[in-house]
Amino acid sequence: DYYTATSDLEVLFAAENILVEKFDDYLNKVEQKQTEIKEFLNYVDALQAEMSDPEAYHGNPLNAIVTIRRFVYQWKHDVLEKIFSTQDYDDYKITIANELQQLNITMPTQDDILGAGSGLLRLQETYKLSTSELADGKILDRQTEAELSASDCYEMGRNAHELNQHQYAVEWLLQARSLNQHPENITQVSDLQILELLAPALNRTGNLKLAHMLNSEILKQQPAHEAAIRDNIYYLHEMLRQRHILTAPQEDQGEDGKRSEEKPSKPDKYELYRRTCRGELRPTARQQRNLRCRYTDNNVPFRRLAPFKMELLSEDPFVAYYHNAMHESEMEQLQDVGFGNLKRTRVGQNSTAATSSIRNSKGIWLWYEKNSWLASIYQRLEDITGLSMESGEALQLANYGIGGQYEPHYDYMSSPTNDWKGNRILTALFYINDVDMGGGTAFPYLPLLVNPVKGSVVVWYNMHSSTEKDFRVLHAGCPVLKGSKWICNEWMHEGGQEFRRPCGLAPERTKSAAYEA
Ligand SMILES: O=C(O)CCC(=O)C(=O)O
Ligand SMILES: [Fe+2]
Repeated sequence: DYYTATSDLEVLFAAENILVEKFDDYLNKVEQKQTEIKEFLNYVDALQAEMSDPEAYHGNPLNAIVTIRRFVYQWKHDVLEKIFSTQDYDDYKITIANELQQLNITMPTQDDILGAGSGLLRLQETYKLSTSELADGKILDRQTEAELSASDCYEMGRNAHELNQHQYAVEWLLQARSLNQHPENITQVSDLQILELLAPALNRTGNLKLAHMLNSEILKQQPAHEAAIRDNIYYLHEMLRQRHILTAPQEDQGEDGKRSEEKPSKPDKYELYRRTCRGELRPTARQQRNLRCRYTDNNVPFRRLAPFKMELLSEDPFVAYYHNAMHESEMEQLQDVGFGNLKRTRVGQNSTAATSSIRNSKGIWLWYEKNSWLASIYQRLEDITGLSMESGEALQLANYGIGGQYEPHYDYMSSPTNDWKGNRILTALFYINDVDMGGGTAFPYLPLLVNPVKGSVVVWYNMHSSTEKDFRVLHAGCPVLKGSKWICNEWMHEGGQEFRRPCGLAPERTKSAAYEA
């Protein structure tokens, strides 16, 4: 698919170049044919104009053969067959298909539109983006070159409608309608098409009257419109019913009928996640008091000369950046490996892993054994974390596309495999590029938003030193708002860390118990 990673969209430009080249060719050929046909028609015109006495003309046996020949050869072969034959068209279709296949390019589908559309809706929801500003190319406070047409907005409205996001559907369809008012815009969507979706969407958002009004507009334009006739009956019926309810005497609710006052519900983890992504939730000043940057060698002799620049983000649980943790050449190589090789990432464990909207990105596993050039990264991870990489997983490279995100989750496995490696004790997440807007790593319970910094790695423990799960480190990848996000993550396991991260004596579970789902 084309919506989970930005890297794949770039091949579509190659596909488009092929199409432009081939159709240029095709149109030249068609033009050539048209000129030839025009010339022939002029010749016939002139011939007939010269012919003052047709009977005398055909009385001449020489002329008879000329006329008949004209039909058999020129009309039949040069005009009719030429213009009605689809041979050229078929040839082009075949060569285009072949060339795209050679480049391994498949055409985007309706599913891709829906995927990209739902990504955009997620961005709207997460970052509270206004529909009309988006249509104008404005993303938060940044004006971009992009601009959506009436038909793009219509498409967004249709997507939102299909995804049952009726409020957004209404907004996008109204936007399409207002863009349609400008006749200078080339639009491929009619007012009728917009109304056909707008009326039901309004009804679904509770605007029955407005839905009925717009439905009447459809009927004005097309009195025999079947769906509109049916809906009209429904709307009238529904309005009558509601009026009846309003005027009917209210039943005495008595003592028992007293509605218990609705308690404001505790914000759920998704709401906290969105607020953290927007930067509305931050650590308190008290939480930040002891946070500082420092250079550290982590007791690695070589690092005394080239210490890590550590930036502590949270003391307990431990979350920290290590800046300049990857070389430019390594990041370039990682992206080179990634281009074209990424597969939709899966969530879950081995056999039950599946693609899911929980994580819409594309990724690839890079095994250290098979990629000797990763040896220095392997070593650096040990130096930074002080842990053994012996039980670590392969390095995972991932790229998020439009609206790409990873919903709130824990990295540890609910039931770790029963071998010596144990559970995912620590996560190291490298940022391979700077993200234009959005795409931070959010910890909704801390609350902390870690912004991607190219070349930095953010490290956190998923488990207490008593090896109990730390429920405070729920985290997520915020949707990418603009640009693309490349990351690389390493999950290190418990196995082999006995002497490196000694187990705590007292259970630390109490610290995080309140956050258990
Ligand atoms: O993309 C991110 O910022 C988070 C990634 C993540 O949580 C993971 O890979 O486990
Ligand atoms: Fe994670």
